[in-house]
Amino acid sequence: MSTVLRFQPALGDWITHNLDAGAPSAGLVDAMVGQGMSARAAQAIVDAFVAARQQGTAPPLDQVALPDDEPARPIVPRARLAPGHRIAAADRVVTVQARGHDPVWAALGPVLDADECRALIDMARPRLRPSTLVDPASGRDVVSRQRSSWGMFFRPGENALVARLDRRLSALMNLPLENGEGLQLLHYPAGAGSEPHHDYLAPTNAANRASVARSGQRVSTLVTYLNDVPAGGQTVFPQLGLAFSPVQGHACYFEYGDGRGGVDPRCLHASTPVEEGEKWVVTKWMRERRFVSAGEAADG
Ligand SMILES: O=C(O)CCC(=O)C(=O)O
Ligand SMILES: [Fe+2]
Repeated sequence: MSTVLRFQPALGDWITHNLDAGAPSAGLVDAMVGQGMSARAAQAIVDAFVAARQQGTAPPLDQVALPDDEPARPIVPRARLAPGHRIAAADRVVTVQARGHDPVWAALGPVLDADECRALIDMARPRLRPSTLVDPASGRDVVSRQRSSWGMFFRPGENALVARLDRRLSALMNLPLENGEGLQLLHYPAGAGSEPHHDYLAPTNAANRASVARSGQRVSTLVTYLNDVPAGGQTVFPQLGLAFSPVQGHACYFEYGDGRGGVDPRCLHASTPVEEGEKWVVTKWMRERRFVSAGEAADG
């Protein structure tokens, strides 16, 4: 049994507009509840719009079916990543090739096209520096002995391509655009890799503690491969028995933060050494709240 739940077409336009802009569905439900709608009705309407996007069908015009007997689905599902085989991510539909639930991970089909991959590499090349790590004791940046790669950061939205990708990846990762750190680009020459590490910030030094105080903990990561690596260069998760192959435009996604400062150490990962060719990746890290860089905080 289900009852028909009617809504104003203008509400549908508002939902479509916000989903296009990369707003997370949970935020839309919250806003509708804030306007006085029941959580169950708001969730059912937003779910119908999200499902239509994933299935490539037209969204409902002014009504959805509200099941009578079943309890409403939880407002915030455990995985941030949307369900289904195909995820609408702003200007692109991304295919889920494989996924796991505990912890949440996914192998995602083309996230970037070949032109976007090449453009990112070209923009990054003159700005690459030896990768640094925050020294756990001093909190200072030190050239890594662990990670024999080269890296650079784009500022959030620093040009049209980066802004478009920031929006796409925020929609895909289902968190607000402002929670995203600037894209990090890494280049691994032949023989380079990275040692097992966690992406969340350990509170072992003042810089990490200050960063977490400003923006909350990191909660999820998307590593997108910018080129095909003929051999080696996989992203491996030793505790999960997982290895992602670097294929141009495809991505490795994983979640480890509960949104309240808690983190899941099982998401330990590494890059195996590049055996043939070279490896280029771009990484998006998401925070619990709006990302405020140390520089922005210092500028007041
Ligand atoms: O290069 C990879 O495969 C992993 C990159 C990574 O772990 C990171 O950027 O934190
Ligand atoms: Fe990492």
